[in-house]
Amino acid sequence: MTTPTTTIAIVILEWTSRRRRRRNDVASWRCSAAAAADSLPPPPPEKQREGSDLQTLLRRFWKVAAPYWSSDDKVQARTQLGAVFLLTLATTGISVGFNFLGRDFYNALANKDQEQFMKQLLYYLGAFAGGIPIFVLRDYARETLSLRWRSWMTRFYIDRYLSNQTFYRIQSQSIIDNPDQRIVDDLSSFTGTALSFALTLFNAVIDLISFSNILFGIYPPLFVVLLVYSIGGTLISVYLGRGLVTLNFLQEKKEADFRYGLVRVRENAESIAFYSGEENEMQLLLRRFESAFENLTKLLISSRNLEFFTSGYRYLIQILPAAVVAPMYFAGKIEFGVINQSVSAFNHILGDFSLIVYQFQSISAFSAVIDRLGEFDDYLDSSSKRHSDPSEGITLTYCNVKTLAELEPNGSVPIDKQQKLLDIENLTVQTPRSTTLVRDLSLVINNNEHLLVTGPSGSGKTSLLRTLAGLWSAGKGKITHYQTNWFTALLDAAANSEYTCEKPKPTTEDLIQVLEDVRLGYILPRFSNLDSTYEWSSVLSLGEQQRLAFARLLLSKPKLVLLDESTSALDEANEAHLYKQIERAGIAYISIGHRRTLYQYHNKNLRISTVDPMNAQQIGSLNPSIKTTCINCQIYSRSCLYMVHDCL
Ligand SMILES: Nc1ncnc2c1ncn2[C@@H]1O[C@H](COP(=O)(O)OP(=O)(O)OP(=O)(O)O)[C@@H](O)[C@H]1O
Repeated sequence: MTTPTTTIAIVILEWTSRRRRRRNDVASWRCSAAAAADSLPPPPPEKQREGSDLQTLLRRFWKVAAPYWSSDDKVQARTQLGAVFLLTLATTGISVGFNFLGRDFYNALANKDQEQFMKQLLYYLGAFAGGIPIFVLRDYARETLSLRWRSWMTRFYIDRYLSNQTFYRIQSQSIIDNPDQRIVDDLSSFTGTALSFALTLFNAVIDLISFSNILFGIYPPLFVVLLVYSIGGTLISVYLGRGLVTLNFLQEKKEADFRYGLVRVRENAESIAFYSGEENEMQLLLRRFESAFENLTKLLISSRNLEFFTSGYRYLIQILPAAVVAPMYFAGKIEFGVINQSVSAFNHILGDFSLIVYQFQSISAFSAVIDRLGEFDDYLDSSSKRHSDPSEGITLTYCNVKTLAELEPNGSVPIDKQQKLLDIENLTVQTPRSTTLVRDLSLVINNNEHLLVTGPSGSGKTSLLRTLAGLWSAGKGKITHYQTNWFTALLDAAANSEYTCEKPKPTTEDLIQVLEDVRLGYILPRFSNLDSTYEWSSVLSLGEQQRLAFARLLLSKPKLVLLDESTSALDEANEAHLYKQIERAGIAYISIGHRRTLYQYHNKNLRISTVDPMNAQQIGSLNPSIKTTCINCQIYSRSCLYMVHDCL
C-alpha cells in the first residue's frame, strides 16, 4: 500500500465518530458495564503467563538495548558511557585504598599507638574528602546517561508507534496491552536498570579481581569458604525466587489495567453520571484492583520467602570471615587490623559473587520489563514491515493529477482527470478478523459529487470509510485518490490548531468568520481567546462540536471529505445549512447516515444491504424519493447487495 503520510485528501470528522461513539456509549456503556470487567478495553484476553525463556529474554534485551548505541547520538552516548566506566573503576580503586587504610587504622587502635592513630585518622579524612565526590559523580554521570538514553528511546518508540497507523491497529485489535505504560514506565525503568546492572556487573568483576588478591593473601581457606557460601546462596535464591518474574510481569499489567479503568471513568463521566452507573463502575474498578491486589499478595509472599533467606545470608557474613581467621589471630599469626581487612574484603567479594542473591527482586522485575518492551518492539517492527509489503491487502494510492502521465501536450491537466477524485476498483473489505463486509465494489467519485452510503447497522458502512481513509487494509482491490492539493485535516477539536495544514494559517478574522458560517459565533464570548484550550467534549454540546468540525472542514477546504454521521446530533435546519456550506465551498463528500433528510443533499446513493440479492428491486422501492437509475448495480455472494443510484 502506498500511503504518503502527509498526503491526505480526506477529512473524516473523526471527533464525530467519537461523539457518535459517546452518544452510543450512553446506550452501550450500560451493557459493557454490566457485562464484565474483562470486556473493558484495551487488554487482550489474559493468558496464563509463564514468562519468556532465558534465550528469548536475552534476545529481547539485545534488540531493545542495542539501537541507541549505534544511533545518531552514539558518539555522545559512548563517550559518556566510557566516562561512567572510568569513574566506576576509580571508585573501586578508592574502595581498595579504604580497605588498606582501615587495616592500619585498626592496627594503630589495637596497638594503642596514639600518634599512628592520629596519622591514620587524618589519612582517612583526606581519603573521604577526595574519594566521596568520585562516588557522587559516578552516580550523577550514570543518571544523566540513563536520561539521555531514555529520551532517545522514547522518541524512537513514539515515532514507530505513530507511524503507519500502528497505534490504531494496536488499539482497535487489542494487540498489545497498555502501550502507554510501556512507553512511559517501562522505558524509564529499562534504561535506568540496564545501566545500573551493567555497572554493577563491571564493578563486581573489578572488585573481584582486586579483593580476591587481598583475601587470598590473608588466608586461602577463607577464599574457599567464600566460594562455597556464595555459589550455594545463589542457587538457593534462584530456587526460592523462581516465580517472581511471572508475578512481576503480571503486576505491571494489572496495575496498568486498573489505571486504565480509572481513565475510562474520567472519559465517560457524563454517561456514567447520566445512568447513575457509579455502582457498576465501582464493581469493575474494585475487581481490577482486587486482581492487582491478589497478585501483589502472591508477590509479597514470594518476596518474603526469598527475604528470609537473603537476610540471613547477609547477616551471617558479618561474623563468618572473622570466625574463620580468628584462630590465626589467637595464634598470633595476624594482627587485629587484618581481621577487619578480611571482613571488608570478604564483604566486597561476596557482594560481587552474590549479585543474583541481592538483586533477585530487581532482576525479576527487570526481566518483566524486558519482556514487555521486547514484545512491543517486535510488534512495532513487524507492523512497519507488513505495511511496506506491497503484495498485501488493498492498494491505496494518492495520485497528484499534476504528476499523471496523461497531461495534455501543453502541460495542462485533462478535464476528465481534474474531475475524478476517487476511484474504487474491485474493492473487497474485510474486518481485521477476516469477515468480508464488502465484496468487489467499483465506484468513481467525481468533483462535486455527493455520495450517501446507507445500510443497516453493522453492514460495513464505517468499515468502508475506514478502508477509503487507509485505516483498514484487509481485503483486496485498488483505491486511488486524485487530488490537486493536499492538507492534513484538523481532526481533533481538543488539539485545536495543532493539526496544521500547509496552507497559510488562518487569521483571527478567518476563524471568526468560519465560526459565524457554521452558526457558532455566539460561543466566542465564552472563551477568553481563540487559542483557548478546553476539554471541548465537556464544554460544548454534541451538535456544537459537530458544527466546530464543519468549521475546521471549511478552513481546510479539502477536495473530498468523508463524513460519518457527522450531523447526527443536529436539528434539520442546521444540517441543511452545513451541507449547503460545504457544497458551496466546492467540497465533494461521501456521507454515512441513517436519516431520510440526508438524501436531498446527495446525488448518489450507495446502499449496502444484506437482503437476498434476488430481491434487488425491493431496495429501490424502499426509498421512493430516490430515482433508482441504477448506474452500477452488482450482485455478490454472501447475500450482500450494493446499489449505486444516481439521484438526479
Ligand atoms: N476492529 C474490528 N474488528 C473486528 N470486527 C469489527 C471491528 N470493527 C467493526 N467490526 C465489525 O464489522 C462490522 C461492520 O461494522 P461497521 O462499523 O462498519 O458497521 P456500520 O454499518 O457502520 O454500523 P453502524 O450503522 O451501526 O455504525 C460489524 O459487524 C462490526 O462488529
